[in-house]
Amino acid sequence: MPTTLSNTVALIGAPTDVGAGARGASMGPEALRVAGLAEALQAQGVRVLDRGNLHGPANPWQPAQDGYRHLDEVLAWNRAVHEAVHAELQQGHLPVLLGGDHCLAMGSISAVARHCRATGQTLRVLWLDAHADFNTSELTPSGNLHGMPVAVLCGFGPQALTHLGGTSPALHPSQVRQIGIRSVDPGEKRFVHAQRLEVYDMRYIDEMGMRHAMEQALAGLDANTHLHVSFDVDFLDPDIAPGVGTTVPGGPTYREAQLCMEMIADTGRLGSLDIVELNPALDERNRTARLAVDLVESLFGKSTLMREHQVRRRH
Ligand SMILES: NC(=[NH2+])NCCC[C@H](N)C(=O)O
Ligand SMILES: [Mn+2]
Ligand SMILES: [Mn+2]
Repeated sequence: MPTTLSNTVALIGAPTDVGAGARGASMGPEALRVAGLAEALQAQGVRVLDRGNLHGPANPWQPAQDGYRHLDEVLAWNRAVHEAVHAELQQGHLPVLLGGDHCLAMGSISAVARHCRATGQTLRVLWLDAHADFNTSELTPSGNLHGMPVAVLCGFGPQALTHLGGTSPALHPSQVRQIGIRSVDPGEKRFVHAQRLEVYDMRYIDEMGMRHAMEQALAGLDANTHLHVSFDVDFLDPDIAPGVGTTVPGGPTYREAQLCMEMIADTGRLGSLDIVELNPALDERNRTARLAVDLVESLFGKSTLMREHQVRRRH
């Protein structure tokens, strides 16, 4: 039983931190390569094409203007990401975006949405994160665009960004499931509620367990579903994953994160992935990058026993 929609993965590096509040996520792609991402995927029987890194403007490190920091630079990087991700999907490959900060999900997910519209597939997005990333220029406390990608993808934001993949919004809020959330700004909280985002926050995971949360988040997938996973490394508890710019205590443990990845693999519907917000400048001897690689192996089907055996056991 295949674990993913394509057996060929294309690694696309986007070395920038233009959307973040701390410098250093620009070093994420290289840290993931050094931690053995390609080799780990190959060990799962995947063909890996490393496309190298995209190019874009430097981080000007300026204060926010009209509620956004670095809007022009964020737009330039996301245009590059959009085209690169879309080109891989058209070739039947599974794009893995190596961030970079989480603003880059605007480019990658808009490309996936455009591809799904053209092929008639249903898109479901799993947003693994400590944050909802659902701010707008009116709601944001920071102006950092990595706190806004979900809102932009749902059509709330500057037109240049909301129209990256065409004139209609990339996503309807009902296509998104957020997991691991534990930090939402006050105005953002009201907006999450108003748009009825489906959020499995840490309290839900504490009370119901990761297994139940994932069963809910993955409910309704079928043979026509393209599953996109947007993995913000700050999803993980900072005790095990210190190498991120915006740590929030109280995240999923190693075991909970593994189960989350394994249950996604079991669906067999993974079609694209972002690995974002890894910040090597804040890491300890690349341990967070190695943990991310370890989890991505599970996402691509690594398991202790034969997967068929485990799937049967769960039912
Ligand atoms: N992708 C992230 N790490 N996002 C953090 C966002 C933090 C905060 N909510 C903000 O908007 O500034
Ligand atoms: Mn986050
Ligand atoms: Mn995020």
